[in-house]
Amino acid sequence: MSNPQLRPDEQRLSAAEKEFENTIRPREIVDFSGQEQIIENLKIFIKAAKMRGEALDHVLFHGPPGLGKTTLSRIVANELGVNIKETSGPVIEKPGELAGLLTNLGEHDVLFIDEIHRLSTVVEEYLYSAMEDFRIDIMIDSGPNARSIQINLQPFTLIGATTRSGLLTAPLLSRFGIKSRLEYYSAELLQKIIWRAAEILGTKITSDAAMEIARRSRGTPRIANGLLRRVRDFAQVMGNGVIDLAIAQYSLRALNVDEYGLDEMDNRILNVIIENFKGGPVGITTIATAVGEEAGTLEEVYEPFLIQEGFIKRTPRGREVTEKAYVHLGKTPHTKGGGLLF
Ligand SMILES: Nc1ncnc2c1ncn2[C@@H]1O[C@H](COP(=O)(O)OP(=O)(O)OP(=O)(O)O)[C@@H](O)[C@H]1O
Ligand SMILES: [Mg+2]
Repeated sequence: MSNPQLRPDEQRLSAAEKEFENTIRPREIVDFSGQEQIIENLKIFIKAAKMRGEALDHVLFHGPPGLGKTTLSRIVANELGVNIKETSGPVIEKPGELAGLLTNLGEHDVLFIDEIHRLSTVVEEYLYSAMEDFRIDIMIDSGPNARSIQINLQPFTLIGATTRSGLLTAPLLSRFGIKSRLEYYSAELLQKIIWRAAEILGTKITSDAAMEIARRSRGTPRIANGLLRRVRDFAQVMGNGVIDLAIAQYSLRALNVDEYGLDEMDNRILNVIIENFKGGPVGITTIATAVGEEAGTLEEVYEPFLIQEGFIKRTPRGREVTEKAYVHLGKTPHTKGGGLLF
C-alpha cells in the first residue's frame, strides 16, 4: 500500500533504492560537489555562528528533486557538530507533535523539516514563535480548565527543504535567515559525482563512460547515481564488470534513457506544446491541464530544466518550444502563421 505521508516521487523509491542512496550520500562537505556559492556562504555562516556560540540562523533549501537538499541539511548539522532530527511537513499532524520534537532538541541542534510546504496551517503558525523567540505556548487541559503555558526552547536551527517554495507563505519565508536555491549540475560535476559513487561501489568506470551517463542525467545527482547502478548491472552481466563507453551507451539505449536525460513528463510537455498548441506560445495553466499536472509543479520542477537546456522559451504570451525541441522529438517545426514550415 502507498504511504500517504510520502511524496509521489518518494513513493517510487524502493527500500533498496533508499538504502543505495544512503550508502553513497556524501556526509562531509568536501565530498559534496557543486553548488559552490551556497557552500561558500554556508561555511561562513556556520563559522560565524560557532564563533558567537549561537545557533545557526534558520535555513531554507529549495529546488527540484534530487539535487541535494537532504544531503546538504545533514552536512550542515555535521559541520555544526550538532544532532539533527528529521521529519517532514505532512507527518506533523498536530501542534502537540511539533512541540514534542522541539522540546527534545538540544542546544543548537538542527530540526530538519522536509517538504515544509506541506505543513498544516495550525502547525505552521505554531512554528512562528518557535523560530522567532525559541518559545512555544502549549495548551494544557481542555474545557473550562484549559490554559496555555509557555515553554522556552533551546536555541535551535530549523532547516526546511522544499521543491515548491512558491507554496510557502510570506510569514514562514520571512523567518528563514538563509534561503538557498539549489541549481542543476553541469555534466562535468555529475561525472565527478558518478566517479565517486562508482568508487564507493567498487565499480570501475572509464571517464568517457561516466561522462556519457552524466550527460543523460537531467542535471540531477539522484538520476546520475540511479543510472550508474543500472549500467553497473549491464557491465557485470554482459561484460567483465568494467563500465566503458560501449557498455554505457548500450545500457542507456536498452534502458530507453533519453539522449538529453529528459524524463517522460519533460517529453510530454514538449509534445503537448507542439501537437496541441502548434509550438506555442501557450499559457502554463493550459499546458498543466493538458499534461495533468499542477501549474506550480511544472513551473518549479520541470520547466527550469527545459528552459536551461534550451527546449522551451518564456515569452510575454506564454511558453514556446524551440527548434531544439522539434529536432529532439523528430518533428517538423510549425511556422508562426500556424502552417508547416517545410
Ligand atoms: N552535490 C552532491 N554531490 C554528490 N552527491 C550528491 C550531491 N547532491 C546529491 N547527491 C546524491 O543524490 C542523491 C539525492 O540527493 P538528496 O536526497 O539530498 O536530494 P533532495 O534534494 O533532498 O531530493 P528530494 O527533493 O527528492 O528530497 C543522494 O543520494 C546523494 O548521494
Ligand atoms: Mg530530500
